[in-house]
Amino acid sequence: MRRKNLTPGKDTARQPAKTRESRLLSPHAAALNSPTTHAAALLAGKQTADQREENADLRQATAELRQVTADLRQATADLRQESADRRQEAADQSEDAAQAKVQPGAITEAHLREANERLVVATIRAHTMTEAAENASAEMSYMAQHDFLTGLPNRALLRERLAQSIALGQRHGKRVALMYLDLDHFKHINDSLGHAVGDQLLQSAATRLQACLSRRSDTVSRQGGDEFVVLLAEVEAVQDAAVTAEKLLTVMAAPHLIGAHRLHVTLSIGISLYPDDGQDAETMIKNADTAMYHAKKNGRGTYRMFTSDMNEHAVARRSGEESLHQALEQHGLVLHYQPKVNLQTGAITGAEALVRLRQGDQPLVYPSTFVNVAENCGLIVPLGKWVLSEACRQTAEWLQAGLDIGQIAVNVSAVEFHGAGFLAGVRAVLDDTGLAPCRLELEMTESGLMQDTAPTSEILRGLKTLGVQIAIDDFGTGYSSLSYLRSFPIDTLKIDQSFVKDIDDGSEEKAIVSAIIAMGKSLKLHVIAEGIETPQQLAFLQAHHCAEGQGYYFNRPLPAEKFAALLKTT
Ligand SMILES: Nc1nc2c(ncn2[C@@H]2O[C@@H]3COP(=O)(O)O[C@H]4[C@@H](O)[C@H](n5cnc6c(=O)[nH]c(N)nc65)O[C@@H]4COP(=O)(O)O[C@H]3[C@H]2O)c(=O)[nH]1
Repeated sequence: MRRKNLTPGKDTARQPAKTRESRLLSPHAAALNSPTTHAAALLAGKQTADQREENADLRQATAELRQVTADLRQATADLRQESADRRQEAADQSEDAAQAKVQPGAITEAHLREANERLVVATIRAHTMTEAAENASAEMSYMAQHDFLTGLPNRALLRERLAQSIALGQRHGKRVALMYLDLDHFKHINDSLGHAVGDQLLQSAATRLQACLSRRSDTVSRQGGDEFVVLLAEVEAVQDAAVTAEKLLTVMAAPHLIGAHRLHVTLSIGISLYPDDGQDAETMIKNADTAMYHAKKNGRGTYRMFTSDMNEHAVARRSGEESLHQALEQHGLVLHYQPKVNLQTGAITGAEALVRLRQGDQPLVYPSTFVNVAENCGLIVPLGKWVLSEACRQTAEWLQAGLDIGQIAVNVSAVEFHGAGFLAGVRAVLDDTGLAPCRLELEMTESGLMQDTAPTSEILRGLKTLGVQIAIDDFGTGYSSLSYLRSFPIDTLKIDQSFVKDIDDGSEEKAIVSAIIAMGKSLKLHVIAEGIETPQQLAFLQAHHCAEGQGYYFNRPLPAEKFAALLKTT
């Protein structure tokens, strides 16, 4: 299952006793209002100052109690001894018996009275302390079952309630529905507007979800990050779950007013049903998560009911994630380099670095099968870092060895580009490898750049200030408006290979390709054609003065050593 990383609050502050009590009286409501920090500290097992003080008081009271008990024991022993002495004295000296009886009796009574008073005080204190300890422990156990940020039941409590609902469903022959919810593009909001806004958005989302559910038996829980799970404990028909999902989608879509921000956020929902899609809590959660993944893939802002064929995809996806993890940890990634060629002279002007995954003796795995997976599970960030630093390192090495590779182009996924610290990461790689920034070109797709135009523009300007070149990959396939070409500092347009492929037999494609070349020229942009495979395609591009190209006609992507050998021969 995907996990996302959000930062909880900071350290706790000491709170007045009244606040603590009110939280204990109404833990649920209080948790919604209470500082997340206190809860976080409690959950982390830290003792707050209050608890430490209460525990110290409790220890003090216990010590006093022990002392009083010891005193009482001593007094009783003294009493026994004295009465034995008295009996002895009475037997031995009957004339002194009266005096012997009065003296010890008077001392014992005072002693006992004092001890008794101390015992009462200590008992009252111990009782008070025990109550406080019990309250603290109730609070701790509440915290252990609820989410500190939203006050909703957490993963553990949800699991417990789901298991109960399944048991009841089994007994009464009823359906149970489980909905896995994920806020679309939440990470982006969190990264761009900060964690405080992100936290408030999550609280707002939690409140809306809760308000949507009318039955007491229903549960809304927060799984962590931007993931929520809704449990509908009594569902008559499959359609009921769909109706609720639609209600949740509508309610969430209204703007969230967070400080000065008006935030629009949508949900992706996956639904699994008991007994149709799973007989136990674990399977139901897994299948709802899988269905949610499909909702995301199908455009987000929608819901999907689980179907059994989704499982095959899920297995492939999970094994893809595992392979990627392994590849990243065990040096299983490798770069191939495809030459870029000057179409008039045939000279190599640069190369595009393309990543592959190595799995033992098996054939290399191509990026079309794992880049998507990496984007969805967050591994694209470490993967992209590795690609960038390896490509820059290798290029610097070639240049030092006297091989003029020209420019190296590296693909950047939108997730990486919009992630925190991308610009700083590029700067650090250039510093570490010593590669001159003008040697590096970053390729982004149109749709990736258009995801959020204001931050995009800022990052692009930062890259330009560094001296890095920017290329639009797959140009012509992504975005309908061309106005961004004026506002973004772009250097190169790469004509998508689908247009180049059909040059041979499609007049429309010819028109598109020649139009892109002409537009690039008038905007003073560099134009490269991708996927050149035939002499006819090359001839058309040359006739229309396309400056550069790459494709199987010249070379397939090559391992580093083969690419170096090619450079040496040209
Ligand atoms: N049919 C045909 N194909 C040709 C020809 N010439 C080159 N190609 C292939 O076309 C793709 C060009 O890369 P792309 O458009 O950036 O498309 C890339 C790029 O979007 C992505 N990718 C590759 N490496 C990386 C990477 O390191 N990071 C990221 N984020 N994406 C990458 O995966 C896509 C596919 O990469 P590859 O499988 O290596 O596929 C490469 C290349 O091998 C040709 O003449 N005919």
